[in-house]
Amino acid sequence: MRVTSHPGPFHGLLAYPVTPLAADGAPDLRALADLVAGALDAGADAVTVLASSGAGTSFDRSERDLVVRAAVAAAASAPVHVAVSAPTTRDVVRFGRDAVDAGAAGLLIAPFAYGPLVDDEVEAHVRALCDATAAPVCFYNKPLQTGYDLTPEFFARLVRETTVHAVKDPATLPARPRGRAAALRAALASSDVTASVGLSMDVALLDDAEAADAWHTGLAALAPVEYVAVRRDRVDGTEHAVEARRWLLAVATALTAMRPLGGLHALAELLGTPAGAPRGPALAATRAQVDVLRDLVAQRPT
Ligand SMILES: N[C@@H](CC=O)C(=O)O
Repeated sequence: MRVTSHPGPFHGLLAYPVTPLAADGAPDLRALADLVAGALDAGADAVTVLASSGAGTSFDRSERDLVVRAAVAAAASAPVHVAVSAPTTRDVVRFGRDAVDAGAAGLLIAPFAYGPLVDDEVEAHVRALCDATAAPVCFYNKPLQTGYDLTPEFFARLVRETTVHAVKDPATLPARPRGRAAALRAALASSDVTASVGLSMDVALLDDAEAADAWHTGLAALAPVEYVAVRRDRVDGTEHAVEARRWLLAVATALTAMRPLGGLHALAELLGTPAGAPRGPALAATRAQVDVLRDLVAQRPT
């Protein structure tokens, strides 16, 4: 039986599957469905497709629609979130409407363009998405990749004035190793609004990241049983999943030395899901990297 513990959208353990590719380069919808069902059956609270682990920006509109519909069907009634990031507001709005028509329970947006955006551009972009559907929206803050960094005050304003219900933020950055979740919560409290404060970055989550309403993770979609156990320990203050945490941490650490998509696709294959190589320009894992992952998979706790 699937157990969900989230009090609202974007809470709990949120798994981000890769989008497996078939030999002809098209999305392998059966393999994707297996990942989605596997994560939810293990106890993940929701899945998010077409984000960075799912290589969302590499698929055209019709491919995106197939991916979302396959994920929604595999999820049964569990929530499927869809990342709709694109470099134009027109496409973000189209992708958002398409996703909601296909059954998405929530939308994620990482505002980006060729060059870093400013607050006014981000605000118009996010508002356009929020106005286009009734689905709750999660702001995906990716400062290292997009050059735009969400301030806690601006986040609180978006929560107050739009359908933004959540943020996904890196658990740690060189410029702010800790304290981000607390800063976001403080800004929400001073605006008298609430939202899910979620963190990403597997190594930090599995080590000593601050408490967060949600963990957003690609690795959880590939090793959901272990990740669910570790998240449960963190929420309950227990230590039942010591071996699982140690193993996941070793895998997550190894992945940081690889190209992100190539590492996840290789790991998916080694764990039994045919994923193919990611679409270029993303590089596949090298043979030596696959060997590292194979050794780690062999050490998976039973
Ligand atoms: N980076 C991942 C999820 C975890 O952060 C993604 O966007 O798919």
